[in-house]
Amino acid sequence: MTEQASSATAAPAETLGFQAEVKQLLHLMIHSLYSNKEIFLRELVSNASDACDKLRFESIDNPALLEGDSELRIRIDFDKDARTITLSDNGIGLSRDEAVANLGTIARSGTKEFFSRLTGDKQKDAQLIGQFGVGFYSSFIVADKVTVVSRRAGLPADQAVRWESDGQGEFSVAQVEKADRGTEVTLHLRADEDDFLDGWRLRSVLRRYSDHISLPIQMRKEDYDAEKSEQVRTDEWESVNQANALWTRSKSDVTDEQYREFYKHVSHDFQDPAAWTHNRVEGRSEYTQLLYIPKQAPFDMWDRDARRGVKLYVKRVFIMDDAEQLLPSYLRFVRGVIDSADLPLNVSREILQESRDVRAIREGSAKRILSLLEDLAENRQDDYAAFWAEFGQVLKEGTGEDPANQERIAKLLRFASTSTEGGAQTVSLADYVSRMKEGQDKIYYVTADSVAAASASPHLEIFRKKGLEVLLLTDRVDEWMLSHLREFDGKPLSSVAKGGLDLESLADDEEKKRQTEVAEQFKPLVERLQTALADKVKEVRVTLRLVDSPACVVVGEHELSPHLLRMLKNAGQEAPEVKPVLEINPDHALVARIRDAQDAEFGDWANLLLDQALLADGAQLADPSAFVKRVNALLLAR
Ligand SMILES: Nc1ncnc2c1ncn2[C@@H]1O[C@H](COP(=O)(O)OP(=O)(O)OP(=O)(O)O)[C@@H](O)[C@H]1O
Repeated sequence: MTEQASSATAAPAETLGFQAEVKQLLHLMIHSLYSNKEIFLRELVSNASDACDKLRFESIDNPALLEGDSELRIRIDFDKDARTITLSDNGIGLSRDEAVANLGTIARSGTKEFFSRLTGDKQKDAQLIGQFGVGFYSSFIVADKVTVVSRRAGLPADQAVRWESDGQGEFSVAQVEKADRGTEVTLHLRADEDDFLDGWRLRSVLRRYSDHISLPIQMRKEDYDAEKSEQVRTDEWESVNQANALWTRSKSDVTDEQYREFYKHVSHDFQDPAAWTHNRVEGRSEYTQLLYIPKQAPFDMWDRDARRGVKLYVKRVFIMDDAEQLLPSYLRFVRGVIDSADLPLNVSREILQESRDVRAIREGSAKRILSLLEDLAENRQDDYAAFWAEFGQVLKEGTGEDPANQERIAKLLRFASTSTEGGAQTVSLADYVSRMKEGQDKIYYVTADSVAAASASPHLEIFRKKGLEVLLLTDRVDEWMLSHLREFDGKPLSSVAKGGLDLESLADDEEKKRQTEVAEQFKPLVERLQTALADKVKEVRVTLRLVDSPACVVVGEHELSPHLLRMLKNAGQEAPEVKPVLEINPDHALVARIRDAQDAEFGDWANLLLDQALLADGAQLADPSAFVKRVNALLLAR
């Protein structure tokens, strides 16, 4: 090796324990990822490449960090006798404290969620671990001891650190000397891993997993020694990869396999991406984008502190991870790289927020992703369905966040409806419109906490009877979406639970006549109910929208829906009191029974009717025990 890691310790080694989660992760990984063990190389190369990117970035402000050595590279070598593989980089390196913090703990959002989802089933857990990301710890799949010697750029040679662990429960750290900055990771292979001690094998793994890395990955050149009749390593280093940034290559020079591996590098995801888009944009603003849609949502997608955004490069120099300003928030699941030719190298997160170039990139990227999704929706419907299941709720936020693209986003939405089985979200608004009945001019929906509650809503009865489709909206984001998305294709979206339900255009003359008749006929009952429930309802009226239920509650066209009010209350927010309108079904036997009720019983009947309408609407009663008492009294009175 060229790096000389001296073992002369300036201070005695200190032994520290891994954080409990690390121990658990290590154990799981060794047992679950064994069949995929060569990935350790990809993870270590990925870390080394990140470390070089960080150094290059920090050296923009502080060129002294380069210590006269600006040719950043990653080297891999092995020692057959010692049975070790060593991977070294001349990147940013680690200080002692960084080594302790980064190689002894997992400090990432989503960790709790990850551990709670483990099942004990090896295959499922392996997938989860892959999704969570294993990074450095994957070394222990093939090694029973790992030694890291590292010196942070800028620190003196005697302030390097040696970190060592057998991956059981503890690690040691000691201060050592290291002439060159950067990190050297040595894996002491487990007993049966000798096949990695082979130049050909290592090269083939590196080509498969790490060809997209933009720095040279070097191994020692091998020559054929005729005397020994075997390949022998020389002291000359040669690159085993193309070593140019993948996104700068032209599309035709990049294979799908390389795109996929690059995705794994930037996203820390183990799985292949669902789709990607790679473009060079020229014009007022010049940049290259390589953006990916993952297959699966990360553990922390709903976490406020989650990593989001893409990697930002400026003229091929890495600037920052997770640049969230480069994409609108409703596309926060997108991963990838944006390389700008216009931004200054010293760009900060604050500048990103203000910059016009960034705005142009954000708009351009949103358009690209929407095109990619449109393409999936049209040409790879199964993949789109899988995308929707993972990210549909996030995409819905776009209806409010990105008014300029609202129409495009609306076309990408998928819903459950009264014509789909089991609440599957498969109906597009265009599908709905194509199935609208003659005379129907609105897109009807119902909101509720669950598909079961939505499809049992009494409001749907008349729609079923008339064969009209209703969208069942049960995601938390739906109410918010509805406050922005008012129409599609010129057809207003209309809640079936709101008053003034205008089914007139669909009613035949007979129905219209009957509506007037029953209103007249039931006037006395309506007035009686109105008096009995004066402080609880806004109004009582007769409706023909019900078939099986005796009554239902509705709210005014412009009032907040009861479902939204409940969500606000549950979230601890102020919610206005909205009195509902009680609508009664003139054809129901219970309504007929109440009509005949004596004054003494009438109050109980009226309240019962209202309470059960509220319950059917998914509400919680203000006084449930009074409801039970009333039911019992009326049952016994018979
Ligand atoms: N070669 C290296 N040079 C400098 N720092 C490193 C190196 N390898 C690892 N690190 C540090 O250790 C941290 C932990 O690495 P690890 O691979 O476990 O996780 P990660 O790369 O942050 O994320 P992931 O687990 O998703 O890959 C890194 O974030 C980095 O700070």
